[in-house]
Amino acid sequence: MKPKRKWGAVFKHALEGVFASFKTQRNLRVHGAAAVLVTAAALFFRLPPRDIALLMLVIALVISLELVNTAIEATVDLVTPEWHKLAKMAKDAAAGAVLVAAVFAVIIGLLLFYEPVLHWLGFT
Ligand SMILES: Nc1ncnc2c1ncn2[C@@H]1O[C@H](COP(=O)(O)OP(=O)(O)OP(=O)(O)O)[C@@H](O)[C@H]1O
Repeated sequence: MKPKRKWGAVFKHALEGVFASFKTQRNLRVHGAAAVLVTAAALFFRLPPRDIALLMLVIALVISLELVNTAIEATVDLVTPEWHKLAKMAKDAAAGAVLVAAVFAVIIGLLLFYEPVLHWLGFT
Protein backbone atom coordinates (compact mmCIF):
# COMPACT_ATOMS: atom_id res chain seq x y z
CA MET A 1 0.00 0.00 0.00
CA LYS A 2 1.21 3.50 -0.87
CA PRO A 3 2.31 5.45 2.25
CA LYS A 4 0.03 8.40 3.03
CA ARG A 5 1.48 11.77 2.11
CA LYS A 6 1.57 14.51 4.75
CA TRP A 7 -0.68 17.57 4.24
CA GLY A 8 2.44 19.75 3.92
CA ALA A 9 3.70 17.66 0.99
CA VAL A 10 0.29 17.69 -0.73
CA PHE A 11 0.16 21.50 -0.41
CA LYS A 12 3.78 21.86 -1.61
CA HIS A 13 3.18 19.76 -4.75
CA ALA A 14 -0.03 21.63 -5.55
CA LEU A 15 1.79 24.97 -5.23
CA GLU A 16 4.61 23.64 -7.43
CA GLY A 17 1.95 22.81 -10.04
CA VAL A 18 0.53 26.33 -9.88
CA PHE A 19 3.97 28.02 -10.12
CA ALA A 20 5.20 25.73 -12.93
CA SER A 21 2.01 26.37 -14.91
CA PHE A 22 2.30 30.15 -14.49
CA LYS A 23 5.94 29.95 -15.56
CA THR A 24 5.25 28.00 -18.75
CA GLN A 25 1.73 29.06 -19.82
CA ARG A 26 1.35 32.54 -21.31
CA ASN A 27 -2.48 32.40 -21.26
CA LEU A 28 -2.43 31.65 -17.55
CA ARG A 29 -0.24 34.71 -16.93
CA VAL A 30 -2.62 36.88 -18.99
CA HIS A 31 -5.63 35.61 -17.01
CA GLY A 32 -3.71 36.06 -13.73
CA ALA A 33 -2.89 39.68 -14.62
CA ALA A 34 -6.54 40.30 -15.61
CA ALA A 35 -7.66 38.85 -12.26
CA VAL A 36 -5.37 41.24 -10.34
CA LEU A 37 -6.62 44.25 -12.35
CA VAL A 38 -10.30 43.29 -11.96
CA THR A 39 -9.86 42.79 -8.21
CA ALA A 40 -8.15 46.18 -7.88
CA ALA A 41 -10.99 47.79 -9.92
CA ALA A 42 -13.60 46.09 -7.71
CA LEU A 43 -11.97 47.61 -4.62
CA PHE A 44 -11.58 51.01 -6.31
CA PHE A 45 -15.26 51.14 -7.31
CA ARG A 46 -16.25 49.80 -3.85
CA LEU A 47 -18.32 46.96 -5.25
CA PRO A 48 -20.56 45.31 -2.62
CA PRO A 49 -19.14 42.17 -0.93
CA ARG A 50 -21.55 39.88 -2.83
CA ASP A 51 -20.36 41.24 -6.19
CA ILE A 52 -16.71 40.82 -5.12
CA ALA A 53 -17.51 37.25 -4.02
CA LEU A 54 -19.02 36.56 -7.47
CA LEU A 55 -15.89 38.00 -9.14
CA MET A 56 -13.65 35.80 -6.93
CA LEU A 57 -15.73 32.78 -7.97
CA VAL A 58 -15.38 33.39 -11.72
CA ILE A 59 -11.68 34.25 -11.36
CA ALA A 60 -11.14 30.96 -9.48
CA LEU A 61 -13.09 29.11 -12.19
CA VAL A 62 -11.03 30.55 -15.08
CA ILE A 63 -7.64 30.06 -13.33
CA SER A 64 -8.59 26.52 -12.24
CA LEU A 65 -9.67 25.57 -15.76
CA GLU A 66 -6.40 27.01 -17.12
CA LEU A 67 -4.53 24.71 -14.71
CA VAL A 68 -6.64 21.71 -15.80
CA ASN A 69 -5.99 22.69 -19.45
CA THR A 70 -2.24 22.71 -18.71
CA ALA A 71 -2.50 19.27 -17.09
CA ILE A 72 -4.40 17.86 -20.08
CA GLU A 73 -1.90 19.35 -22.57
CA ALA A 74 1.02 17.87 -20.64
CA THR A 75 -0.68 14.46 -20.38
CA VAL A 76 -1.50 14.37 -24.09
CA ASP A 77 2.07 15.35 -25.01
CA LEU A 78 3.35 12.61 -22.70
CA VAL A 79 1.08 10.00 -24.28
CA THR A 80 1.77 10.93 -27.91
CA PRO A 81 4.02 13.43 -29.64
CA GLU A 82 2.37 12.29 -32.92
CA TRP A 83 -0.72 13.90 -34.47
CA HIS A 84 -3.82 12.00 -33.32
CA LYS A 85 -7.48 12.95 -33.65
CA LEU A 86 -8.14 12.01 -30.00
CA ALA A 87 -5.19 14.15 -28.88
CA LYS A 88 -6.69 17.02 -30.88
CA MET A 89 -10.11 16.45 -29.32
CA ALA A 90 -8.69 16.38 -25.77
CA LYS A 91 -6.65 19.55 -26.24
CA ASP A 92 -9.38 21.44 -28.12
CA ALA A 93 -12.05 20.50 -25.55
CA ALA A 94 -9.78 21.57 -22.67
CA ALA A 95 -9.08 24.89 -24.41
CA GLY A 96 -12.83 25.22 -25.12
CA ALA A 97 -13.59 24.85 -21.39
CA VAL A 98 -11.28 27.79 -20.63
CA LEU A 99 -12.87 29.84 -23.42
CA VAL A 100 -16.44 29.25 -22.17
CA ALA A 101 -15.49 30.24 -18.61
CA ALA A 102 -13.55 33.31 -19.81
CA VAL A 103 -16.44 34.55 -22.00
CA PHE A 104 -18.93 34.23 -19.12
CA ALA A 105 -16.41 35.89 -16.77
CA VAL A 106 -16.27 38.90 -19.12
CA ILE A 107 -20.10 39.05 -19.27
CA ILE A 108 -20.33 38.90 -15.45
CA GLY A 109 -17.63 41.58 -15.17
CA LEU A 110 -19.54 43.89 -17.54
CA LEU A 111 -22.78 43.39 -15.61
CA LEU A 112 -21.08 44.13 -12.27
CA PHE A 113 -18.99 47.15 -13.38
CA TYR A 114 -21.54 48.76 -15.72
CA GLU A 115 -23.37 50.87 -13.11
CA PRO A 116 -20.43 51.89 -10.89
CA VAL A 117 -18.36 52.95 -13.92
CA LEU A 118 -21.23 55.02 -15.41
CA HIS A 119 -21.74 56.63 -11.99
CA TRP A 120 -18.01 57.36 -11.66
CA LEU A 121 -17.99 58.96 -15.13
CA GLY A 122 -20.91 61.16 -14.07
CA PHE A 123 -23.52 59.69 -16.46
CA THR A 124 -25.94 58.65 -13.68
N1 LIG B 1 -0.75 15.47 -30.73
C1 LIG B 1 -1.65 16.25 -31.34
N2 LIG B 1 -2.52 15.70 -32.22
C2 LIG B 1 -3.45 16.46 -32.85
N3 LIG B 1 -3.58 17.78 -32.68
C3 LIG B 1 -2.77 18.41 -31.81
C4 LIG B 1 -1.76 17.67 -31.10
N4 LIG B 1 -1.09 18.55 -30.31
C5 LIG B 1 -1.66 19.74 -30.52
N5 LIG B 1 -2.68 19.66 -31.40
C6 LIG B 1 -3.54 20.77 -31.88
O1 LIG B 1 -2.85 22.00 -31.73
C7 LIG B 1 -3.57 22.85 -30.80
C8 LIG B 1 -2.56 23.57 -29.94
O2 LIG B 1 -1.90 22.61 -29.16
P1 LIG B 1 -0.66 22.97 -28.22
O3 LIG B 1 -0.21 21.80 -27.48
O4 LIG B 1 0.34 23.72 -29.04
O5 LIG B 1 -1.36 23.93 -27.23
P2 LIG B 1 -0.88 25.38 -26.90
O6 LIG B 1 -0.88 26.20 -28.16
O7 LIG B 1 0.37 25.23 -26.11
O8 LIG B 1 -2.08 25.79 -26.03
P3 LIG B 1 -2.03 26.90 -24.96
O9 LIG B 1 -1.81 28.18 -25.73
O10 LIG B 1 -3.40 26.79 -24.30
O11 LIG B 1 -0.91 26.54 -24.02
C9 LIG B 1 -4.49 21.93 -30.03
O12 LIG B 1 -5.64 22.62 -29.55
C10 LIG B 1 -4.84 20.88 -31.08
O13 LIG B 1 -5.86 21.33 -31.93
